[in-house]
Amino acid sequence: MSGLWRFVQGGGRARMVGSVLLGTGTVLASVGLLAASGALITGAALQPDSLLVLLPLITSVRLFGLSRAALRYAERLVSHDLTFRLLGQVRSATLRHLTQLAPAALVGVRGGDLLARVRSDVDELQGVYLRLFAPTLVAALTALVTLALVWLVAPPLAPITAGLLTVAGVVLPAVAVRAAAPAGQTQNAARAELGAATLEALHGLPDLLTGGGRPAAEQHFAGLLTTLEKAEIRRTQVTAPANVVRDALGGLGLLAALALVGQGVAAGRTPEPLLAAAALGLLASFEAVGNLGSAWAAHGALQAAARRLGGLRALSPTVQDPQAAAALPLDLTLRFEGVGFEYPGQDRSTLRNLTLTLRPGERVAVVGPSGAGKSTLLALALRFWDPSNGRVSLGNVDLRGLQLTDLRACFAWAPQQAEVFGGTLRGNLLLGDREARDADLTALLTDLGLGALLARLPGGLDGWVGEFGAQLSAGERARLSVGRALLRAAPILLLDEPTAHLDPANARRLLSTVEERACAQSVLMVTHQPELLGTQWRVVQLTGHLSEEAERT
Ligand SMILES: Nc1ncnc2c1ncn2[C@@H]1O[C@H](COP(=O)(O)OP(=O)(O)OP(=O)(O)O)[C@@H](O)[C@H]1O
Repeated sequence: MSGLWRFVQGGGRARMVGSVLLGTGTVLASVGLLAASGALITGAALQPDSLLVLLPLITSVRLFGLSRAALRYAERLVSHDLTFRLLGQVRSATLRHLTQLAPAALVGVRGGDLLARVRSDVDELQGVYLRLFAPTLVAALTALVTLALVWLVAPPLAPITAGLLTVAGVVLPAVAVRAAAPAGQTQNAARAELGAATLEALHGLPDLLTGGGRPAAEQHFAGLLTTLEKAEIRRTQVTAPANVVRDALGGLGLLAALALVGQGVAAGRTPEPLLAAAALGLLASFEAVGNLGSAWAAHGALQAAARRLGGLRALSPTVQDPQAAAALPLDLTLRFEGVGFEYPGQDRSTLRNLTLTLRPGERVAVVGPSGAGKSTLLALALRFWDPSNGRVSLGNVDLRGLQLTDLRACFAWAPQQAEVFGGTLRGNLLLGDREARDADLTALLTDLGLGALLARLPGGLDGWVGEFGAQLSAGERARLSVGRALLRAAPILLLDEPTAHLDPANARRLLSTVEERACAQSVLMVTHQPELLGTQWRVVQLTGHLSEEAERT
């Protein structure tokens, strides 16, 4: 409960009070409308000619009818405004946190699961106020006003009403929470797994269709859908009886009112129109309180969503901004000094006592066996991780002392898995430089050997490259990623195996484009093809733990 309450804080106390008062006003207007209508019908039947009796009742019916609509409208405005504010706050806080976690702290989180947390769990939580807290607060206020009115009109009816309202407003929700919690949690978990499995299946669809994985995947999906269906049925099995009990309690209230107020009418102590007014008014007030049963049946699913989002919030970034950041130095020499590093949970070092210097304007190629830690080296430069020993510095300032945005502005990076976004060629390139003109983009693509792609793609620069660049070859994706990094024109260029998917001619062409276009930049490149490099490159061998100048082959 307290876990959910924090999701409604921050929406503004005035808005919350306003929405609860307006909601209570709406319910009381409904109660008043039904009570006045009952009284009017009775009055009209018993004293059809008495304007003194009928006129105030007719006015009341009109007043309650009109005010109910106006109050409902105002309540919806305020409560939805509050809900969307809360939703916006939760969503932006989650996305802000994700940005701090990416990429290193998110390595162990499944993409689809992440998507489910950001989308469905956050969406689910918009119901915390609207479906849970607002109806509960409105029901509590309505119950108090109902009890006060009942006590005024027919005191003997008050304890019975209090008992019935307690069952409807306390016992019924408590039972619904217990009964529906497992179904809600299962539903939430199955929905998240379905999201994750769908995304992964879409990614690996060709593999699933051609390899033997299809039957297992289909079975997994069928199992998830059955679980979801069963959970939905179980939740309905709770909400349906809760609604029946709500109606039965309302009916009991009505009967009690007829019996007890009826005694007063029979004894001549109570005016006749009050009998129908009390009975119908009581029935209407149960509408608000009785709905809490089905409202609280959603508690389990809401709590599961809150827990999953809390789990994401509990992840800590691998690196933080310093308390007091140093100014970015003018000298941008990148140094690895006695650097050791092991990934969390691993007992072996990926890098040990690594020393390497990249001076401004220098070109350094890092070579070494697969798994030697070459990409890790670039990740340390970008400060996705901090070294376990030694230090990485820019111009003698430890990277840990620099603001992350300042530090990362010094680098342009083309990762090993070229990131190509579902969009156009232009859109992908402009991520490197928003101001770049079409002529520059065309020249760059031509230099990178992508002129044929530009000509082939319908729309040229406006050509759609497919989801994650699916319409491009691996070599084209790699060159597009390098092109974007070149456009960024940051002082230090980090390239991770940019030629891995290229034939020797295209690989040489890419390297000479890098050499020409990045003539004023330092370049640190990971490669398995040192034989393609010209004499301006210094080649460093990463042999497991130690770096050394490599013999040029
Ligand atoms: N996020 C991670 N968590 C745990 N271990 C990791 C992580 N990333 C990489 N590793 C491990 O660290 C080691 C070095 O990985 P890295 O990607 O730096 O190697 P590499 O030299 O670039 O290899 P390749 O030439 O195959 O690309 C590998 O054994 C890898 O399994």
